[in-house]
Amino acid sequence: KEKFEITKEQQDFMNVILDAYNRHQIPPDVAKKLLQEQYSAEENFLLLTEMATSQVQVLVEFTKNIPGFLSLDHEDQIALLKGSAVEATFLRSAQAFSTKMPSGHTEVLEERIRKSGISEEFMTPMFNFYKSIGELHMVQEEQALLTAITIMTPDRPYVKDQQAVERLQEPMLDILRKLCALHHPGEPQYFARLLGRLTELRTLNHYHAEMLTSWRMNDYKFTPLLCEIWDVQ
Ligand SMILES: O=C(NC1CCCCC1)[C@H](C1CCCCC1)n1c(-c2ccc(-c3nnn[nH]3)cc2)nc2ccccc21
Repeated sequence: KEKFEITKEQQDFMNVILDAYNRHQIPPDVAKKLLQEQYSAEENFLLLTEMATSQVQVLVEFTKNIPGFLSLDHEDQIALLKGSAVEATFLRSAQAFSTKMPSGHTEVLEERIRKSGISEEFMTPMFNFYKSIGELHMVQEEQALLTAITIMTPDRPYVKDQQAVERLQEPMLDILRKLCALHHPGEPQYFARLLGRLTELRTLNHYHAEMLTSWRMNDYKFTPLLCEIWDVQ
């Protein structure tokens, strides 16, 4: 078999992931809301916590559709969701930022985010990531697979059976490698660049706790689900 040829079972696997990814999309677009007007830090933080809460719920539903996930040890299932939730939020935010918009809208969106209440020091790493994701012009299959691969990362904290997670992540990496060759024939390095984004995503993970508490405002309100997932309050 040609090493780049996608087999029938890989195509079926990809369809399951893509169908789940499309079925579990975020409710109404946050970017549109932000383009309408500049909100206060408190309103923006509320918007973020609402969006992030619904995104976690969407993420759980999507993850349950990844073949093999539900047969993992239950505590490991939780560890994988907890370990990837923040990265999934930034990946989804990057995709929201990179969505094709009428000219000038992306600049307005960037301005709104810069003035949203997040402290300056996190703007550079965050926008560097958003722009590096945007430059990749990922097709939907790649976005769906990259999200599934991020969730199925064996070395998350508290994962007991890392081999079992590796066995689920490897087939997805193989499909992604073939998809990259298929959709980006002129860029042999494309697959490597895509995986490089996952490393950049982990660094945003490290910033996240500080980022959260750096919002210029006084009383922080989180939903119970975010307290669980973000280890806050
Ligand atoms: O709502 C959002 N993102 C949702 C997108 C869909 C999945 C769930 C998260 C936030 C906006 C909230 C309101 C103020 C402006 C930013 N957002 C962010 C963003 C900003 C700061 C943190 C953060 N994390 N910890 N402290 N701050 C996370 C995400 N990046 C975005 C890029 C494009 C569009 C929206 C974007």
